[in-house]
Amino acid sequence: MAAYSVQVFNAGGKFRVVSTKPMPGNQWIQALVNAGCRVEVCTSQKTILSVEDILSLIGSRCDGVIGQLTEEWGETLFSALKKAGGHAFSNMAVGYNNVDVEAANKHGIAVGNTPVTKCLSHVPSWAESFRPAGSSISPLNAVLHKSALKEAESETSQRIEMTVDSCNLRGVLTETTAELAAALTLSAARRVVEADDFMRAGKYDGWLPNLFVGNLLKGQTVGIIGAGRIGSAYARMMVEGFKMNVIYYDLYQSKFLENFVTAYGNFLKSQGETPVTWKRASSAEEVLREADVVSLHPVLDKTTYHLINKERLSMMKKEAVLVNASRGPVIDEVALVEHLKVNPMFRVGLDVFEAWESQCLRADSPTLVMITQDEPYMKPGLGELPNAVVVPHIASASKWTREGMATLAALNVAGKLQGFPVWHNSNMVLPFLDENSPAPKACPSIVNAKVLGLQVAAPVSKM
Ligand SMILES: NC(=O)c1ccc[n+]([C@@H]2O[C@H](COP(=O)([O-])OP(=O)(O)OC[C@H]3O[C@@H](n4cnc5c(N)ncnc54)[C@H](O)[C@@H]3O)[C@@H](O)[C@H]2O)c1
Ligand SMILES: O=C(O)[C@H](O)CO
Repeated sequence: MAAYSVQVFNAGGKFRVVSTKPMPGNQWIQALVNAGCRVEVCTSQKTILSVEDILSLIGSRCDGVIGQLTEEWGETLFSALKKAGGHAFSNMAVGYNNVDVEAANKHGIAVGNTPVTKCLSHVPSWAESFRPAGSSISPLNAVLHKSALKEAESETSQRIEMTVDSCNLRGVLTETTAELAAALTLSAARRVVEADDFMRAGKYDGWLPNLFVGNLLKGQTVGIIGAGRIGSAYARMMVEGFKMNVIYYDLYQSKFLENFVTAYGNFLKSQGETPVTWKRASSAEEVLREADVVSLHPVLDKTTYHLINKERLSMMKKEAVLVNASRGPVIDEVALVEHLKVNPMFRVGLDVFEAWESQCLRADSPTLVMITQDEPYMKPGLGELPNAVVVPHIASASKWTREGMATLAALNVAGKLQGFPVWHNSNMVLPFLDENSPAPKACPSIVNAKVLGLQVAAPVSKM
């Protein structure tokens, strides 16, 4: 096993915590140091660490690890962590398809993730007109049905796509990822990258009526598959920004999204403009047939693996735009390359890429196990196609989000090591990111808390 160089913080700390990568900001290191941890950050230049590399980092004594979505966190690593005395792990990602949670359960190791949400800091001016006369209720809440707020807060709702408290819309969603999906949508629809290449190649010799003609978004239909936190945020951006109509498919109803579009449609109507509309589709196929733009935001599991395949691509409009900022294997990339070749007016924007090797599907698990070596590879031909915009998995790459993810991952591990309970709502994690006041004494987001029987913290903002 290779021995790697590590940077050590708080050498005398009582718990040994390893981070497999340096992460942005300092708040996360401080959080671990404050919790009495000795922090060892792997400084290897190797981008993706193998299981053997990580075994070497865990060594014979390790209390907790912060890992990355590129790593295979399965039986081998969890049993090694357990053997080394560890009981806390956190992915620095909201998606955890690279983690075999059942293996972690078996070894009693808590698995954290980082659903970073950002407070909506402004009320859109259009919402002001909906504030009931004499009421102090926030205008946004006034336009959203109370039932939607209740649903979002409900314990029984397994998929809470917004974070609210009883009187304020607490800001929602994973805006950073949704913004990149919107950027990919625009880049693909308006051929921004092709046009940029053309300029840089010195090919522009004057305006022409047919030069890089693309698609207008306004008034078109945007389709969302997976209308959770990110899917709903993206939908709102496309509705408010481009007056697009929404069709969505999710296993669950998104009342919040529906009410938002209805309210915005009413506002447009009151201004004499054409209202936007929404529709909940009964299948992914319905979305694919009807939408001009389709953006994929589901989790990756057995139900979404190769959700977009040859057959479903053929159902889409010939000039549609397809965006994927979820996980690569949601699309059969070989089928996509063929489709792009045959349909030059069909465009894609991709932040994530499919596995180079075949996936390991475990029959008895609801999750895919070991989806890690999917990037940096692209399927043959994809990189040469002008109708594909490709970026290297940067959807969450804003400073605020990446620093927040690092802090949440650290607090998941630090909280577990200190014996703290888990936070009552993993969608409301902003109190953990406030640099000016101490973080709540809880683990922000532990995905296997229930199975491990971990105690849940009371729903107060500071403890
Ligand atoms: N590209 C990036 O950098 C990046 C960043 C963040 C998240 N992600 C990916 O995006 C995913 C979604 O993140 P989120 O925070 O919005 O999660 P979320 O849990 O809030 O939303 C996922 C939604 O997918 C829905 N879903 C599950 N199975 C489905 C199916 N078969 N068909 C349709 N919908 C289905 C769920 O009901 C849920 O509403 C993550 O799991 C992660 O893989 C990628
Ligand atoms: O799942 C996540 O959080 C992302 O893919 C990281 O950007």
